[in-house]
Amino acid sequence: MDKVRIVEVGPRDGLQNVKTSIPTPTKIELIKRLQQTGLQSVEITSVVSPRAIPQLSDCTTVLSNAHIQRVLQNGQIRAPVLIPNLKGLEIALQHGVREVAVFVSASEGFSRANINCSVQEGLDRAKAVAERARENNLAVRGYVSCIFACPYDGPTPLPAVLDCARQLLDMGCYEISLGDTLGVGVPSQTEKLIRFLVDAGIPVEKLAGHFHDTYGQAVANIWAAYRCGLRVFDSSVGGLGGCPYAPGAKGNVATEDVVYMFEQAGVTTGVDLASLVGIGTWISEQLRKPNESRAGNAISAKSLRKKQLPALASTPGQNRPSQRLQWTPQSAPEGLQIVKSGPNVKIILDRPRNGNALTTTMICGITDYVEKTAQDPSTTRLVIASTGKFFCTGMDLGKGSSPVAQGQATVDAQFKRLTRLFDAISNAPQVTIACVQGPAFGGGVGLAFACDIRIMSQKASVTLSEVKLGLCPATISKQVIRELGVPFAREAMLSARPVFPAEMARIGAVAKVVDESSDISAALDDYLTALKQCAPSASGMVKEIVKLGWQEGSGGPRQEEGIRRLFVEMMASDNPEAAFGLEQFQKGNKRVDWDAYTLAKRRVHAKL
Ligand SMILES: CC(C)(COP(=O)([O-])OP(=O)([O-])OC[C@H]1O[C@@H](n2cnc3c(N)ncnc32)[C@H](O)[C@@H]1OP(=O)([O-])[O-])[C@@H](O)C(=O)NCCC(=O)NCCSC(=O)C[C@@](C)(O)CC(=O)[O-]
Repeated sequence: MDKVRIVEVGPRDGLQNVKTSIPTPTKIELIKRLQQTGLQSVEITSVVSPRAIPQLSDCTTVLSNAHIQRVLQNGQIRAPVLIPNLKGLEIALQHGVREVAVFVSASEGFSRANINCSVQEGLDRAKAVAERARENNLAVRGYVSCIFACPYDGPTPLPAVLDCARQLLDMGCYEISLGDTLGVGVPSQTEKLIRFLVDAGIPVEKLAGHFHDTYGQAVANIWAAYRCGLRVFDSSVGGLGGCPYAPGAKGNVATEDVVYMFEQAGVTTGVDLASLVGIGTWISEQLRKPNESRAGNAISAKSLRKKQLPALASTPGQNRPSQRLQWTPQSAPEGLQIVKSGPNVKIILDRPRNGNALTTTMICGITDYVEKTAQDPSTTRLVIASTGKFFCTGMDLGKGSSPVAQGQATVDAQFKRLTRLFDAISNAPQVTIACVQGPAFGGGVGLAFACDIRIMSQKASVTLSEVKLGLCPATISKQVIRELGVPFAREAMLSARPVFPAEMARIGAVAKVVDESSDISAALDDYLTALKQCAPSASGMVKEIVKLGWQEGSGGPRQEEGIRRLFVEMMASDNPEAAFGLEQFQKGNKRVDWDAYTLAKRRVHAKL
């Protein structure tokens, strides 16, 4: 399948043209959210004079922020910073920036208005920045603005664009972004310009498209450019942007519109459109401006209408139940709370002051409960949830309480305890669900991955942080590798980087990602309510059949034998679930409430 790369320019090109003042935390939050959507490139800011662009006067505060520093250091996404001169480059270097963008205009009038110099002087400045950046092993991207027309000089001659593109490539830019700054171009011009550049020797794979949407032509221009061979496009969430020196110019094409168009055409963007639409709505609200994304507005309106409809048959967790589940407290061993709702049990880690780090008592408490419940047919689902900011920060590392470096007997005991814990959850006959409301580390990730299913808040992340502590994710490795797959797990373990829900969603390691503004407990209730339609022993068989798949390998004799055994068991005349399920089907009931069935059976047992 063909794919394109999208360069999100909202935090820089978008915000620099917004009239309202934008608090720095909003900018950082915007970058954080965008980085979790699967975008591979997010332009962070521009190191410019505060007099020239007051909206980006906090650029060094943004770059110094701990989260942005992590983004810059871990190199998971490209995070370019726009640099006008050598002074800006020095600041970028001090902040650990790994990629810069330089810019020139193809027209004299715009160059003078924008950067107060001629086109050639602008190219010379860009060259000085690019050369110094290359000396420091930074990647350099180049922008050419006013590719079709200039507000001062009128139409831009094609050779002027070619000259800029050539010089930018010669100075070491790995890619040239062609900018229709005024948003006046139409697809026929786009095709003509690209053909001209390619015929003149500019490699098409070095070109990117940067289209503004003043005349509503941006998406059409992108499609035309795609048909000519371009595979990289700049865009801005919610269509943020404009240009102070190009009166009337609208913002960049909205990222949501570009993602929608490509994904509908079967071209992969790698971006989670639903998350992006949420960000477009959120940032437009923050800036008190209309959301300029047509696709974003349409998708938001549609999901709003859906929410207002009564609940229909659904995939788990998609509909609001008319009522939240009623959870009744059962017990509260140290550091835990255990609550029950029908056949569902929730084990809540409740040591929020220490990030729910797992003490010996907590490990034993969870293990004992899960092992005991394995024998209880009236409990069909087990949830692991948490209170507080963190889901679970892993093994207790506290002074005096940590089992690390405490002698052989302590090590052996801790090994047994942790192995028993993760095995007990993995082998539970019940459907197990981790409800991950916040970041998880080390053994906390083990808890989440020992479960069959994960529901995660967008605020959550999983970090296999052990190597940073001089440890390794030993006892949790079985579950982590099973759920993430070898290459992904290896990289996550070796980098100790946070893995965010969007990335997990892409590899199918999370069932549902809950928006930060939504209540994850309500989403869990929805999910459990939808699971009512799945028979409990049949779900247990599903778990066994999947286990045979990953444990015994595909097609081996033990897998074959296991499948046969389960088939015979399921088809047997004494399988009460199959008998009941078929009877209900033949009566026309296609929405069997298996929770009611389980609870009725429990009542019968209690009477006997
Ligand atoms: C979570 C952040 C980022 C918050 O970072 P922060 O927001 O800066 O907050 P903080 O560091 O001040 O933490 C808040 C409180 O939680 C405590 N805390 C937090 N974590 C733990 C912990 N594990 N054990 C004991 N206490 C912990 C921490 O000590 C503090 O308590 P206070 O000082 O206020 O009383 C930071 O605290 C941190 O990096 N914690 C360590 C997380 C980590 O790396 N966990 C992995 C543990 S090793 C492990 O699990 C091994 C295992 C099981 O996987 C091996 C195997 O597989 O066999």
